[in-house]
Amino acid sequence: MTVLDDILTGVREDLAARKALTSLEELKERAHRQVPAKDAQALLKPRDDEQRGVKVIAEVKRKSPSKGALATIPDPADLAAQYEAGGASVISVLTEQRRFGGSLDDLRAVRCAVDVPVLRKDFVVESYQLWEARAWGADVVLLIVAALEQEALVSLVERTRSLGMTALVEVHTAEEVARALDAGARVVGVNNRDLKTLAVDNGTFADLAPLIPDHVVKVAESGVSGPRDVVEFARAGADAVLVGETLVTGEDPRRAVADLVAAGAHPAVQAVRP
Ligand SMILES: O=C(O)c1ccccc1NCC(=O)[C@H](O)[C@H](O)COP(=O)(O)O
Repeated sequence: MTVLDDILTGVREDLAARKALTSLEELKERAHRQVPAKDAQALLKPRDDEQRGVKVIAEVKRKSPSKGALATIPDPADLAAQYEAGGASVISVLTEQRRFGGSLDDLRAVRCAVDVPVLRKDFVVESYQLWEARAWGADVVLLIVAALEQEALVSLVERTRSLGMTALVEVHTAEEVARALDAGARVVGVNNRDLKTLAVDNGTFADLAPLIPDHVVKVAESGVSGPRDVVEFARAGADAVLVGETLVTGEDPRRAVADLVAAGAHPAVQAVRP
């Protein structure tokens, strides 16, 4: 059994417990009471050249299967506000509880604290979780190709869109890129971390980015340890980077985000971006 399989087993059990507590009808009512989702796709790939710098998606991440405990984060809203003040374009909130220590309450707290779009980062296997995401205020949801059959992926991309949210469709191989594009993904995240082995190889983004058409937003996920990595991913064609561990383990999250944003916006970096 791979790490991803193990995570998905726990996710399905927890999902069954939540479904027993809250009906889909109730969730739908809550989702319809939310203000409309913000357009993250336009923010991550603006048409205006002056705003072309690589965008930063900053993650609220307490622990992980690869590293164990990272940070206690007693106040995720405060952390998210610091990320936003540093220039983050989107805040990612891990809501999976068992392996990442997150929750939907974290998502709601962050949603209330920032103006930028908020990503529900979880292991989505059913549309119920998309309704949950919208009901708790998410603007973006992660869909991991490796966790889904193609039919389910297509239907979840469509449902995400019909709820006004953006799907960040995550891939790790050339075959998964083809599946993501086939499912109509407009924002594709290349995870440099292999979710089956947890090995991180930053060359993965550079290998797969040429397979993703220009009109699709390209996000480099995992493996950013500082501004140099942002420059490398920018050169390989990234529109955005998704960063967790480096930000939650550093001393000054606002400053750390600002440094990454500055690296991605530097004129020398812009000049060599594809
Ligand atoms: O982070 C893990 O160990 C992990 C293990 C299994 C599935 C997913 C995992 N992480 C989710 C992510 O994709 C990262 O949180 C995200 O890309 C940020 O990565 P990093 O900057 O390396 O914390």
